[in-house]
Amino acid sequence: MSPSIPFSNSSRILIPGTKMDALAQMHFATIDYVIFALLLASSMGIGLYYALSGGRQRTTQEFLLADRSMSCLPVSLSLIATFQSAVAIVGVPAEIYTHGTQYWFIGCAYILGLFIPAHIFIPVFYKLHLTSAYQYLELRFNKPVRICGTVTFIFQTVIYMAVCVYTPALALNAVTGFDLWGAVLATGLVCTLYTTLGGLKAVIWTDVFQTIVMFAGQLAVIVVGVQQTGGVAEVWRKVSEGNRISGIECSTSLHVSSLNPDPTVEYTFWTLGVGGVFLMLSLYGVNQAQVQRYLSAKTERDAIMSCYMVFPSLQLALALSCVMGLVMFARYCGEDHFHNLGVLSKNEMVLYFVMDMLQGLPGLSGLFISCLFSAALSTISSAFNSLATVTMEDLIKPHCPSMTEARATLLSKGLACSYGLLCLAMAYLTHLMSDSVLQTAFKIFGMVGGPLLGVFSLGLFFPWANSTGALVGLGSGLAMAFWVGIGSIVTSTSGGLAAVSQFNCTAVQLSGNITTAMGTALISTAMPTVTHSRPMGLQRFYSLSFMWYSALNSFTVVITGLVVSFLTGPMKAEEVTPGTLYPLLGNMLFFVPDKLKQKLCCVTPLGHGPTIQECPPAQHERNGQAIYTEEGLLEEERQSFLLTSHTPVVEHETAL
Ligand SMILES: CC(C)(CO)[C@@H](O)C(=O)NCCC(=O)O
Ligand code: NA
Repeated sequence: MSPSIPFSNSSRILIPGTKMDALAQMHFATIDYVIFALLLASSMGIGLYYALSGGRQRTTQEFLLADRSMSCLPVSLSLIATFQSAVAIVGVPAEIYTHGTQYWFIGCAYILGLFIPAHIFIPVFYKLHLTSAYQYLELRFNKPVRICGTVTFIFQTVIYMAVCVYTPALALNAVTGFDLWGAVLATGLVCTLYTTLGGLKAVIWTDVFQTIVMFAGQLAVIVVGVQQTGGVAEVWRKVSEGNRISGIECSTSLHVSSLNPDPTVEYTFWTLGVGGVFLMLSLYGVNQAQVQRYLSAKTERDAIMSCYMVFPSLQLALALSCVMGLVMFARYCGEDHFHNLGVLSKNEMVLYFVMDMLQGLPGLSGLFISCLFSAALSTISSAFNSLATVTMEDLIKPHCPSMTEARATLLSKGLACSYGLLCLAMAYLTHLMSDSVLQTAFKIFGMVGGPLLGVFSLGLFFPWANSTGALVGLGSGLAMAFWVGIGSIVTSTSGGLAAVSQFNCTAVQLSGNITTAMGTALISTAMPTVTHSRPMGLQRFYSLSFMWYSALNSFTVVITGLVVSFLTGPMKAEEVTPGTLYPLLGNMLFFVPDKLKQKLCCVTPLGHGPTIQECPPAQHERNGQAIYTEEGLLEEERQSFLLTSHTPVVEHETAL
């Protein structure tokens, strides 16, 4: 690796006579390599530290759950790091550049998307003292449901990881010409090493460090970008002239309005703000990587607090990405443009922008590359550790109950390591894909994470659901996901409306010094979508916005699950394991008289001690140990119950 390899890559679209050519001369200076090497070395250092300190990773409790001793600040930074990878850093600004700021509406989904996990999922999981989220499925349903859940999660995580490893490697290759597969290998190996050595403690503390580097890198690019574009006022003038600030009022026609109710439009308030809630729930509510972090918190309060604290950092991350997209727009889509980022793939835009901005500023390109790698490493390490956890807890331990702790820990390390190697192989698949990496990630979350969210919701909220219902439900949710997902790829309608707002920028471009050939090419790609007629029938179904995938697939699971449960005999009250239900229906029917409510939804496990259900006065007599009120257990009763009982308790007071 020589300190200054000229940027070269044959697969890149270079536009002759434009600034893109100049970018091709970009060099990565020694200082940039030093910064990048420091990032990798510090991450390794943290891994080594936790391998050699504390309990030295000799138990699975330490390796997989950080001894359940973490406080809320590191846990919350680690939570945001898990699903904020290089994919978001290069993907979100490109969406803002092409669609305008309406992407910001996803920030609205963060509110319910974090509040619901904090008050519904975390209390239930924490009180059950789980290690793997899929243990819940066995407690609530049976072992086959647990295994199907685990396998689905493994599938989701392995393909997501591939996208995460590949994205920053592509970036490094673009900036320095550093071999793509060399970078993939380096990321995978460093990450595998510190994850295998230091366990969850190392994963969480490297996440903290890497999150800070991630914010620093983005901030640096924005500051330099704003300065070079002529200051904040100038950037603002250009983006508002380019109609990139989409408010509800800004839109002239419903077709491009951010309130357009059409579910096939990629980004509207509804797809992002409402569909996004389900995406967030599948990630922050039931995804093993996150559940494991909640469980590693020392108290339930710390777990809930850490979930709340994700909100400001996630908003900051979103704001930084939005601003970066706007600065990109101001620079390349204003009247004095030199070239059009629109001809690049969405994955490449940010990289060209950064290379252009940071030219002649040694150190900053190193910082930005470190930012991308930080984001990626923190995601991949969480994935390795959570994969090792579920494979160990859900697939291996139940079959080898007599395994010693030392063997189990060694095996977990072996698993973390093998998943690392598997992900390198999977990265190759991403290489073959041409879609925007951000959309790919969202599709994975929706297609595989959505059905998982459905199974957990079915179990938590519906006492009648039985294990047959859960299995058939999960199966049909996945079938629905792949039907729509593959349908959208085959008919490739998803994203068809993207060019509508990009057309603004393209139109400006055409009046500039762009070659006629390219202008024609742009018109021919932009025009058909503008006059695009609404897809009909199945075609319309396939063009559903990928932001709705989580909602669609989780509802499919819940509805099929309930229908099948009622057909095969709904679960009896006494059969449901205490502590695995959340009285959502009872809370929602607060206006219904108790008698009726009992008829409607009180198939609840009353004989099993205080698993708090919304159930009615009848229980006062049935269970002498505890007194139920509309608000749940009386406080004294609760205290005395907690002292005497070993069954987990779901508190009514955590209701929405
Ligand atoms: C998942 C959200 C919306 C919230 O964490 C965001 O971080 C994101 O857009 N992630 C994209 C996937 C990724 O960065 O890998
Ligand atoms: Na990350």
